[in-house]
Amino acid sequence: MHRIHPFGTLKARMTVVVCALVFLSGILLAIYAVNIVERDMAKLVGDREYALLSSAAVQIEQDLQSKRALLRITAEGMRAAQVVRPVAVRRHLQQLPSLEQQFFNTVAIDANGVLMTSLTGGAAAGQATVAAREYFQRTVVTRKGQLSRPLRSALSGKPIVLLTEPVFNAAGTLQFVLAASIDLSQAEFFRHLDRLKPGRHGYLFVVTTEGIVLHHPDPRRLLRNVADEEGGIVPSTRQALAGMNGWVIARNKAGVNSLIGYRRLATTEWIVGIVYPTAEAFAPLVAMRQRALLRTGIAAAVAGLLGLLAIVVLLRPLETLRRQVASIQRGDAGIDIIDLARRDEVGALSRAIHSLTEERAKAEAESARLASTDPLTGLCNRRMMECEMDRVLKRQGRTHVGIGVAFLDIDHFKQINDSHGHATGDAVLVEFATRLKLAVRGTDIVARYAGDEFVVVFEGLYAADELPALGEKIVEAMRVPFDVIDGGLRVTTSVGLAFGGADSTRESLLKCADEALYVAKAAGRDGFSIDGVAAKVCGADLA
Ligand SMILES: Nc1nc2c(ncn2[C@@H]2O[C@H](COP(=O)(O)OP(=O)(O)OP(=O)(O)O)[C@@H](O)[C@H]2O)c(=O)[nH]1
Repeated sequence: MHRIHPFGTLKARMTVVVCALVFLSGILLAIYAVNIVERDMAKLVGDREYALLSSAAVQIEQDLQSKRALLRITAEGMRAAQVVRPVAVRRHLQQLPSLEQQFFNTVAIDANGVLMTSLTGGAAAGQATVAAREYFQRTVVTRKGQLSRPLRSALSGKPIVLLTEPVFNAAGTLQFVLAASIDLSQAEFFRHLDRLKPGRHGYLFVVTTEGIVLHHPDPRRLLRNVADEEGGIVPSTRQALAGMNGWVIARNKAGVNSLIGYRRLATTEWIVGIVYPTAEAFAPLVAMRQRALLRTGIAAAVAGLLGLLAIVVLLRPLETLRRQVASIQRGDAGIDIIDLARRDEVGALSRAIHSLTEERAKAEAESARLASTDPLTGLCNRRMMECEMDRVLKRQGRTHVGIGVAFLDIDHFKQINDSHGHATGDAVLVEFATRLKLAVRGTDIVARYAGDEFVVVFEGLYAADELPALGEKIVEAMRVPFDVIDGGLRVTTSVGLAFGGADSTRESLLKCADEALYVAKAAGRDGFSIDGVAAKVCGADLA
């Protein structure tokens, strides 16, 4: 029988398939669910950071507004008091401590752009000129307060922006311009931004809409245009400079994947930005994904194990059937051990195997019968007779009783065929066989040996002198005309008889009987002959 490799079994393959499917579907479902949650949570985190950015932007805006307002009120006061001369201007400014609190320095510049006075000293008044500076020119032209582009202070060397406010006389003539500077490296609103920095490596920054960096954790980047820096401008910043407000997930200049947000101030050409590395921003999400996948993996493994158990239990009847069939094949059990009552596929398979086995047994029995039987007369054929005779010889070797053999031939059978046809010949053969069987004991072996020749093996004879009666009976049985043609057909037979004992062989007995038949034929047929005279034993003596 074929040996089945443990991994080649249906059970093993089903287990692998079920486990793989359960595991795969579990993991895929988990990934799908985690992705949806992650997307929503990422949006939450992004929106939260953007809200933070917006509040920071509003705060800067308000701070700048209040600084502008302070400068405007100062200018108004100077106009009302008609403060014009540099000494008076300086004295007036010194009387306003809030200027010092709010600004790094405050200066007055005359209508020609020449420095009139500086609150904190620095370059000598009357010498420095800012006539070429764009913020001065814009103030003069627009006659309104302005916010300068970021620049490096000529007086202090610090990165600053300036708020300006023109002071007019009663006739509306420009007397001078107040310019108050904010030190970008020390500005309070930027310090506030630093306090809002997200995570360990996140930061906030401020650029102008032209791309000049106003505030950044890396002080070397101050006053530089992002477009001029190494690596150029990152796409998200380009979008922000073009007017985009919002957040994206992109790489920052250092190549770190980050949540990057931009918020443009409403009244100032500044953009507040935030960079929050995704590894930190979404750290809880990453942990959640790992936990979800791990737990799904464990759940899928447990489901796979349960699947394995279910398969083992469900396939147990199939395994039982396999064992039953194997033991039937080995001959350890009969076909009846198969359970035919199950009402499932295994039951159907059992019934199919059962009926196949029975059909096969019947077919084998039929072919065995055909192989051992003469199809015309239904008697044993020669082969069967020889087997049976060998068995009888073996048996009688143990019991020490004798065996008789009769060799028969229908007289002039050829003539019957020739005169009445082959079908009549066949009918004669059938009738002859029937009468022969009736003429002997039911336990005797009656066989059609060949053509019109028959053999009878008599088992359990005690002496050769029993043979004449047997021969006589057979010859007598054929004397009544055969009812195979109208008016009946006279059929006779010649019989040669032989007797054997413990040392006789099949060949020797058949040879003796055949020789006796020859004698019977020679004696004129329709009679029997026993090889030699009555008392003579063929082969060996019984004694
Ligand atoms: N109808 C029929 N004839 C058969 C069958 N088998 C053999 N025969 C014929 O039986 C005849 C046997 O003839 P023989 O034994 O040679 O001679 P016989 O005519 O019997 O003459 P004796 O034996 O000398 O009396 C042959 O003609 C065979 O063709 C069979 O199955 N059916």
